[in-house]
Amino acid sequence: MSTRPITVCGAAGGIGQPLSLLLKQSDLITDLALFDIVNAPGVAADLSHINTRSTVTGYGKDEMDAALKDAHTVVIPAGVPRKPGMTRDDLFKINAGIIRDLAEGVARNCPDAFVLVISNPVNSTVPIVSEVLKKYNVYNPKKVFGVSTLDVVRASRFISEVDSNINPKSTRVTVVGGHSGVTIVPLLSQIPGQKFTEEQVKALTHRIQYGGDEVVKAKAGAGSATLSMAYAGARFTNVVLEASVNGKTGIVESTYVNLLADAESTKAFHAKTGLDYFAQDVEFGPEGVAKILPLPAVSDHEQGLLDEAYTELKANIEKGTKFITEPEAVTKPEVATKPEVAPQ
Ligand SMILES: NC(=O)C1=CN([C@@H]2O[C@H](COP(=O)(O)OP(=O)(O)OC[C@H]3O[C@@H](n4cnc5c(N)ncnc54)[C@H](O)[C@@H]3O)[C@@H](O)[C@H]2O)C=CC1
Ligand SMILES: O=C([O-])CC(=O)C(=O)O
Repeated sequence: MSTRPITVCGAAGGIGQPLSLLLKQSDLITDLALFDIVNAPGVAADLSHINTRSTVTGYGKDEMDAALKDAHTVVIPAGVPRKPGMTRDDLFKINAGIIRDLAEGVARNCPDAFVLVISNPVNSTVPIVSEVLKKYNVYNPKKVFGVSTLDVVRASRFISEVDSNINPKSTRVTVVGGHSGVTIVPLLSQIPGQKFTEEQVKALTHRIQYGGDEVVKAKAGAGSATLSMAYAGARFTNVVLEASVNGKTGIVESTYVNLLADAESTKAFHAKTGLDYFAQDVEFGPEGVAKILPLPAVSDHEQGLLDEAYTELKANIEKGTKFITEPEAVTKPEVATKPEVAPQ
């Protein structure tokens, strides 16, 4: 039986700990490597007593290479979270460098791994990972993902609060665009049989777009979503593993990817929008992205949201890309983005 080592980077953090706990439940994982610059050995010792199949090992701050060696999948919730009043883009200053260094570790130690990026701002951190892997000539766009699953999870839950006939567990909402404010575009028109009023659609869309702010505000300076994110991160990791290890076909989940992962299907969209990355429903296969599903016919309201998302996304993508390709350009504050914090 081949081994399926999974490495969690940032494993001792608010997301990292519950995510590692949930991953410890998986029978598809043989080795769980927990890397963090603080406390990883303690978290690993604790989780290692749980009676499931995987072994758990902790790696400290000077042990990134050992933690990543030959990983099958790398999940990255490393970096700082928001405080009230901050945008996800405000995290770029600190998190961009953390993600670059981790991506270099991936390139050196597990160039063939699936890379699942949770750290914000996802719209920019995914291009950073891609550009680093390109530099090392090991980039496979089918295997690098921005984890936008929390938007999907929130959408399912929030719609069930408006219509009690909806089962939030079995009703999946397609959420496209990116993972911040106006770039999060839930396609509520695609939910079979939905009968939301125009007002409900507007309110639900706003809540899904700014769900992260709800948690940041409620935690009042103690961070952002961790437990719901761990749930979403484990759900997405399981999708990747079910398809790549178990050979399960036909699994569809929304995720933020480079459109080159399925250049043929996305050619027209890329030509129209000029975007290189976009969150969209993806069908998974043994090598990661099997197919990027086409954008469905959307409502006029959704088209308006998409048009707004494209502009913002383009700036976020450019900022992440240039951080690697033209680092001196990104240190200047010229790449302006709209304030993401929900209007009060
Ligand atoms: N994609 C999404 O939907 C979501 C993303 N996030 C993002 O996830 C990230 C982590 O959030 P939390 O877990 O709440 O933060 P946290 O501060 O609780 O944990 C982050 C962990 O990363 C570690 N870390 C920092 N630099 C590192 C490095 N170079 N290598 C390895 N580990 C390192 C820290 O020691 C800490 O344990 C944030 O950027 C946050 O914005 C949060 C919620 C949802
Ligand atoms: O809001 C944040 O900063 C964390 C996040 O990405 C989310 O909860 O969706």
